[in-house]
Order: sequence, then C-alpha cells, then structure tokens
Amino acid sequence: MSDKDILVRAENVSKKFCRDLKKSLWYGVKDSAKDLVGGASISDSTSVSLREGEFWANQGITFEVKRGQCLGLIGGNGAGKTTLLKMLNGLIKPDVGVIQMRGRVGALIALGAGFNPVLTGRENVYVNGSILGMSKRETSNRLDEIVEFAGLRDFIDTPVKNYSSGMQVRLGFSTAVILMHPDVLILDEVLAVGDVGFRNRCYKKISSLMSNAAVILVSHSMENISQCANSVGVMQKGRFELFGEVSVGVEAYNRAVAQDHQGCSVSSKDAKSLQYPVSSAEVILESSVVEYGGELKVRVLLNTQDVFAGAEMFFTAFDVSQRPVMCWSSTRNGIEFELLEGTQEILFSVEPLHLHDGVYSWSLVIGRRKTIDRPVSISAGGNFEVLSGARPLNSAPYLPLAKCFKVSPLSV
Ligand SMILES: Nc1ncnc2c1ncn2[C@@H]1O[C@H](COP(=O)(O)OP(=O)(O)OP(=O)(O)O)[C@@H](O)[C@H]1O
Repeated sequence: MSDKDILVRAENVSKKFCRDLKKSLWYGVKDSAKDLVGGASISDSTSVSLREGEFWANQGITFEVKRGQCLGLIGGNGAGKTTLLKMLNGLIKPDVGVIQMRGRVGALIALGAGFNPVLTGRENVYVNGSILGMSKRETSNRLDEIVEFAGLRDFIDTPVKNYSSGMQVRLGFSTAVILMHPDVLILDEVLAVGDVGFRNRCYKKISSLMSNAAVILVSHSMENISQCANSVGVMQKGRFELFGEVSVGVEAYNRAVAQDHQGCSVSSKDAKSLQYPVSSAEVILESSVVEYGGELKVRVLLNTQDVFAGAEMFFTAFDVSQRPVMCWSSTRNGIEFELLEGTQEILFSVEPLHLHDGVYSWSLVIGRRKTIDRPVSISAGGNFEVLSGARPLNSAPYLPLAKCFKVSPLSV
C-alpha cells in the first residue's frame, strides 16, 4: 500500500475545552480577535497551554487509517471519542496538531446530522446532494436505493422532525453511504439506536464499503468493534491509552471496566432492565478476579413488590467478542425457587470456572419460568477476570454447576 492509500492522518492533535461557559465565551472572543489580527500559530502559547477552567478533551493524538481499514475507537464516557470525530469531520478545529483527510468524507456523528427538520426526508436528500455538488438527476438516480436501504418508503415525504431517532439514523446512514460514496466514513455510536435488523445491514454495508474506503467507528459495543474494526484505539482522558490489535484493545478496555465495576445495580427507573414485581436489584460479584477452575460467588439483592413464583435465573459469561462462553441456569441445576415479597438476598456460586485467562463480561437475568411472553424481570451486567492456567477454550458454551443456592429475606 502506498502513501496515497492513507486517507486519514492525525499528527499530535490536541483539543481543549472550557468547563465554565462564561470563560469559554470570553476565550472564544479573544482567540477569534487574535486569529483576525495575526492568526494563532500552533506554537502560540495560548494554544498549547491551558487557561483557567480549561482541560484537554484530546491530547497528542497521532494515527493513520488507510483505504481498506476500519479503526474502532473505544473508551468510557467523556474519554474524547466524539471530540476526535468532530475534528476529523471538520466540525471543530484542533488547537494543536494537524489533521489530513483525503477524498470525500461521510459522517454520522449526531442524530439527524445535517438534516433540516422542517424539510421532508426526500427534500433533505436533495439538499445534501446539491451541497455535494451533485445534479438533481444524479441525486434522483440514487434516491430509490437510499429509501430502500433506509426502509423509509412510507415516510420519505414526512418532515424529518416527525421521524423517530431510529428513522433519522436510517436516513442519515443511507445518505452518508449511498449518496456520498465516501472515501472516509465516520460513524459515532448513533447506529446503536437503529434496530437489530438495520444495524446488521449497516455492518454488512460497512464491510462492503471498506474495500475502497477507510472507516472510523466509535462504539460501546465490543461485539460491533470486533466485527468491523481491524485496529483499535482505546481512549482515556483524551489520550490513546493503547493503539493496535482489536483483541488486545478490547481486552484492555474490558479490564479497565472490570476494575471499575465489580457489581451492577438497577433501579425501577431503569425500565428496560427491570419489570414488575422487581423494583430494585443489585448484583455483586464477591471478587472480580477468579482462578481457572475456581468458583464465582454472586450476591443478588432484590426488592420485590409481590411474590414471584416459578422464577428462573441465568448467569452468562461472554468473551471479548461478546460470544457466550458459559451459561449457568438455575433450572438446569434443578433449582426451583420463588422471589419473596420485600427485600431479599440470593446467594449462589458458579463453578467450576473453565474459562481461560482473560476478561469476560457477564449478564444476569431473572425471569418467570416457562413464560416466554413475560420472560425478563431483571437483567444486569458487568465484568470479571480469570487468571492463571491458560487452557484452550472450548468453542461451545459450557454449562457449569451451582455449589450453593440460597434465597433469604432481609430485614430493612
Ligand atoms: N463543546 C464542549 N464544551 C465543553 N466541553 C465539551 C464540549 N464537547 C465535549 N466536551 C467535554 O469533552 C470531554 C470529551 O467529550 P466527548 O463527547 O468527546 O467524549 P466521548 O468519549 O465521546 O463520550 P461518550 O462515550 O459519553 O459519548 C467531556 O468531558 C465533555 O464534557
């Protein structure tokens, strides 16, 4: 691959923001005035140093993405991923460093990015086409494909302000990919609001686009990152903590999350995770680090508003690619139990843990047994790590046993 195939290049890029709105506005006025008078240079001391209230949202970012490559950007909330994408797309400019983009850039960074809410979907596609310098006929030639891919045939003449967030993303993605034929495609987490079917179509489209383009993808789903990316940048506090192989980056990220979250709690406000009669739940692993062959002790604190008979519990572990590698189920272990009314503690241990070295994510689901129509009552998740005794991992998920299982009421 020659230098011509490098479509994205960032060299020592840094961006600072100010936490205080008033100061931020004042600094903005001062910087603009300075720009007008002489132009602030990269070595300008106000550019490279922080003033009161400022912080680095991105610092010293250097990387390249070539044609045919997909870079995944991962990191916790506020790590600086979106800020970097905005600089790559030219929405904001770096305070320090240089960004070079080659070819046409298609980006989906915010919901409905670039769409005029009062115009219909169709009108927005034409507006986007004319911004790209396309004739009406050229846009018309691609409109059918855009509408088809977005699955919005019945809504293409509806104003975009009446679209759901998923519909906005559908049109945004289709326009960015099919209308623009981008050389560089930049995608933020927004795809997450699309339904599973549309997301799968998007990932297929991204794979086919990659033969001729470079893709930069931000996602909190390690499954999506593992599926699409062939290199990864792990961001923390605006810097690349690690840059390189996907599996190494995902594992490092999961390890950091595991240290942060040994347990997980959900309250009744989290309607997706919790259903009547459970009003709050906390799931705690006794230790987030377990030896190969050891046991994983799990403590669940539940508050239920009613007796919940015929309950069933699943504890599933997933590897870095989000493939299930172990599934423990109370029913398979011959355990019948019911949730009591009020506060209670459920203790159980999963063993033996035949998982090789690495970081795993887990999910815990309690549902009503055999009722598929109301399957989930609580669902929670976090991470744990297995140490020592690396052994080959069976490709099929395995079903461990329970050493003990106990439900006891707790007085509050
Ligand atoms: N316009 C702005 N003014 C001030 N601070 C900002 C601005 N935009 C972003 N920030 C801050 O910069 C930091 C990085 O934000 P950014 O949106 O890049 O994080 P992120 O990694 O994309 O997070 P998430 O995963 O939650 O989307 C955060 O502390 C955020 O509050």
